[in-house]
Amino acid sequence: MLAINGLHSHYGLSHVIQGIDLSAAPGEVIGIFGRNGVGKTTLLKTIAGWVKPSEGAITLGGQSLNGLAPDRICLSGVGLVPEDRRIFPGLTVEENLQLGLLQVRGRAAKAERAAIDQIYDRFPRLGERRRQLGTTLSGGEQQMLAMARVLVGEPRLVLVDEPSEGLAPMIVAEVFAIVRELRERGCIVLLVEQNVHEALSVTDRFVVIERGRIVLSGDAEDETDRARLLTALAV
Ligand SMILES: Nc1ncnc2c1ncn2[C@@H]1O[C@H](COP(=O)(O)OP(=O)(O)OP(=O)(O)O)[C@@H](O)[C@H]1O
Repeated sequence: MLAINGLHSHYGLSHVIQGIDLSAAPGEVIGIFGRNGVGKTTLLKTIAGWVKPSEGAITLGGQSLNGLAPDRICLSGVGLVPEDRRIFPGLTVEENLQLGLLQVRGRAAKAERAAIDQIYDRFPRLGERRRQLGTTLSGGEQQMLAMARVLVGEPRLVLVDEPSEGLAPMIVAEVFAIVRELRERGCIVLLVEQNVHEALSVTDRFVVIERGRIVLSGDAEDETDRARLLTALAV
């Protein structure tokens, strides 16, 4: 269970996250929507520890993540797939995956080789390109690598920031298929996505953020809630 209560965070004097409450059960995918600059990325970064919360509580499975360094949060089973993907330059596909595993060493159940081979079974193109520099992959392949680098550590909570940005529809479908698989495995996924219609097909619930606060929340399956969402976003 993920529980976020009264969360605030700042960049210097700029108060970006202004009191967010959000909870999610294992196997739930929550869509996080809102216009540009409302704080969606900052919310994910605050959960992952990249931005320090200034107030509030974040717990995962009863364990407090508040104020922990990003590496400790990662060890607790939280994986962030950032918008810019952050493929490590100068490292091959396999080395990127090894680093993903290194971040959860001590928690990863499987031996390194088995964990990486399992990723290649799921992402054959990454297997074919294992010795290629990660930064030389296509945009879609880099998105897969960014997701695979998190999945290799078997996270309990995955934070995915605008995964479909700039990708062809076929790759977008693949990204959402991975989100569905995570849900089936009982992973919690927080999905920030501009592509609202596509995202709704994989989300259970959604929230809309405005100026760092949740202004609307609803059930992705509920027609009335969906209509409210589309009106709020004017899409
Ligand atoms: N490193 C930073 N330092 C200072 N201000 C920042 C920083 N990163 C983001 N901001 C500001 O914080 C606010 C929220 O940004 P954030 O990226 O979280 O929004 P977002 O909802 O994810 O938007 P987008 O869809 O454009 O990514 C914006 O006003 C942005 O300019």
